Amino acid sequence: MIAFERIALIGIGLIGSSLARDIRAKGLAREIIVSTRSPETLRRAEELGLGDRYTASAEDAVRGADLVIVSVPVGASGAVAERIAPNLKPGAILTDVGSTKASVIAQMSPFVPENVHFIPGHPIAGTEKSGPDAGFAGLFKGRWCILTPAEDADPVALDKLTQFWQALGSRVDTMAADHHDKVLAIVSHLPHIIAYNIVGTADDLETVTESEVIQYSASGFRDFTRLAASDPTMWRDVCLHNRDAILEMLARFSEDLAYLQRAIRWGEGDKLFELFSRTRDIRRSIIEAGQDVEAADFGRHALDDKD
Ligand SMILES: NC(=O)C1=CN([C@@H]2O[C@H](COP(=O)(O)OP(=O)(O)OC[C@H]3O[C@@H](n4cnc5c(N)ncnc54)[C@H](O)[C@@H]3O)[C@@H](O)[C@H]2O)C=CC1
Ligand SMILES: O=C(O)C(=O)Cc1ccc(O)cc1
Repeated sequence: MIAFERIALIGIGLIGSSLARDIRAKGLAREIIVSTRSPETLRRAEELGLGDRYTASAEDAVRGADLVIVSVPVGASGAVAERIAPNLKPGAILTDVGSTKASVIAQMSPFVPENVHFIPGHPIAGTEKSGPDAGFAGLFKGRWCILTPAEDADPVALDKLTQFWQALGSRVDTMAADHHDKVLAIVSHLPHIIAYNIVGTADDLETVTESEVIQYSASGFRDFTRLAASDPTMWRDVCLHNRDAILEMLARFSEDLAYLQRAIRWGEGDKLFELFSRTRDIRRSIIEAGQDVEAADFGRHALDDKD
């Protein structure tokens, strides 16, 4: 099914290259144009055969494209929009995949011509890896993609973009950008910040050697190290560009941590037990809702063992 004649991918890291692989595998475009800033990444994308044409010039890449997908760190969205805006085709759909939405909209919107349909997006799918080698076909299958269109967005363009993500196997939801940023602050941004923090704390401990951290990190800590291995540029940008929602959630988190700290100090086992039971139920409902494919398998075994 050819959905678009020409798709331009600006940024060809984990997300851009996964899109390229899926678009190719599913035949969603007659032509894929790949553009990225760094010459080495562009060369690697070509070696991997991710597109039909390659250019270091984002402004050249978008010429004549019916769909333009910007997959760069959120802090670079405005600069990319400024460069590509003059060459966007009238009637084209412009979208992105950034982990924060209000800031991306604020950065890109001023440059988007009136005759281009700008519909921001965010696939809730990824890994801790980055770069074109890290991407893979099927990344978006069974995952949510959140679109945050303006209230007056063109329904036909919105429908076309929805169908595009559905063709990649995603479930699509739409919501206001501010709401997206609050939800993602708690379910994605805070977990990464907590992971960066705990791994940093372990690294700073004078009484625990680095080799002990490596040797004994078989369980809980290991899960945090995966998240804490995520791309520093990407996560610096997420923190700086979803500042208010993250700070609000961090304040709530700190209050709840103080409650936990107090319960431990005063030996209030009932409070600890109540919280740990409530959180276990949340994990079970996530698995039952089929939200976590790999963890669901693992979780089912883990729960079977216990029950
Ligand atoms: N990594 C993940 O799991 C997920 C990431 N995202 C979002 O997708 C976007 C891309 O992330 P990844 O593909 O993981 O990153 P990546 O680091 O794998 O790739 C980033 C791409 O952007 C290009 N780039 C970097 N700085 C640039 C700049 N200043 N100007 C122009 N191009 C630049 C790089 O050359 C590369 O092609 C980010 O906005 C991120 O928030 C969304 C969902 C999941
Ligand atoms: O690797 C993980 O566990 C992730 O959480 C991936 C991820 C990172 C950023 C996003 O905006 C969406 C998904």
